Amino acid sequence: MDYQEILEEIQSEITPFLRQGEVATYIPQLACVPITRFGMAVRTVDGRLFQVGAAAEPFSIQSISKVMSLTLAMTLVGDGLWQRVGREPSGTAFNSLVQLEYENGIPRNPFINAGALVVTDVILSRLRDAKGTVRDFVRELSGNPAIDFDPEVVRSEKGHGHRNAALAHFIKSFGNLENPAEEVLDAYFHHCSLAMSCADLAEAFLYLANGGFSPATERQVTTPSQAKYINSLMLTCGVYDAAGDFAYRVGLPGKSGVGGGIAAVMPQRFAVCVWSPGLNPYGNSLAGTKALELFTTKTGISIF
Ligand SMILES: NC(=O)CC[C@H](N)C(=O)O
Repeated sequence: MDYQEILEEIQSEITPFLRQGEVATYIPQLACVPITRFGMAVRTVDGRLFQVGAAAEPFSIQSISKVMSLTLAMTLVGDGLWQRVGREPSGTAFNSLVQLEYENGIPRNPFINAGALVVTDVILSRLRDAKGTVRDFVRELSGNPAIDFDPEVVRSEKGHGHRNAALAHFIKSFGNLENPAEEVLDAYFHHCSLAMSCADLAEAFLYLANGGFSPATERQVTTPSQAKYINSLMLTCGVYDAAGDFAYRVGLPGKSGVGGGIAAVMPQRFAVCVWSPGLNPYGNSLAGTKALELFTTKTGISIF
């Protein structure tokens, strides 16, 4: 069976799972998306694109943007980044505050909110326009110049972002933010609000399947080692405290967002993105995780 047939099988088998999750409501704008939306796209290293369902429909990428922010921060400051953020799974929710106090404001990893706020601060200190640079970076990586922030989502996050504000100020109190907390939050919310489709994200993530070389940009975005580092971090930290279950079932490094997207990577082979807005209790797409599990099971391809 080729990838297209497999995607079509998954689309028909996924229906019972679509309503089992819950759409994120703590960012009210995300709750407006119908729970039955489903799309999936696979982009291969050898240049093929397969898609099914709403794979061309833009959605809020939310924490998937943490991969792009981390990539930029790694290329800007290299290993210095690890003075300010760790590389261990947190075992706590993506927006948890508990570890920060006894770990002195050093977030466990770059993919929980606390870690992404520090990464955003690193970018802000080094770029004249951090928001615009991240947006231009994803436009370039996906080959889609129409990608933009969703101002409604930014407003919705700002209006309800008390927990993120608490995290930013708490980190600042330990001296681990260089910029004002409000500026870091503004950039962070913008990055989360980027609207992209599964096809955009599968294309954008291809450099991670390809030793750091992005076909859309025809350039080496990261070194092969940096691509390995980012994939390793996605495997251990990309879906928060569901990392063990996700690795067991899917067997690929991946990054989720509360908009219901999950982007995952099979090194040397493909990048895949799935979107279904209903979330499991860990904040990862419930049907999206199932669809990825079906994909690696049906193809027999995973990193394990
Ligand atoms: N897991 C996520 O996608 C979280 C991102 C969301 N913008 C937040 O800060 O809470």
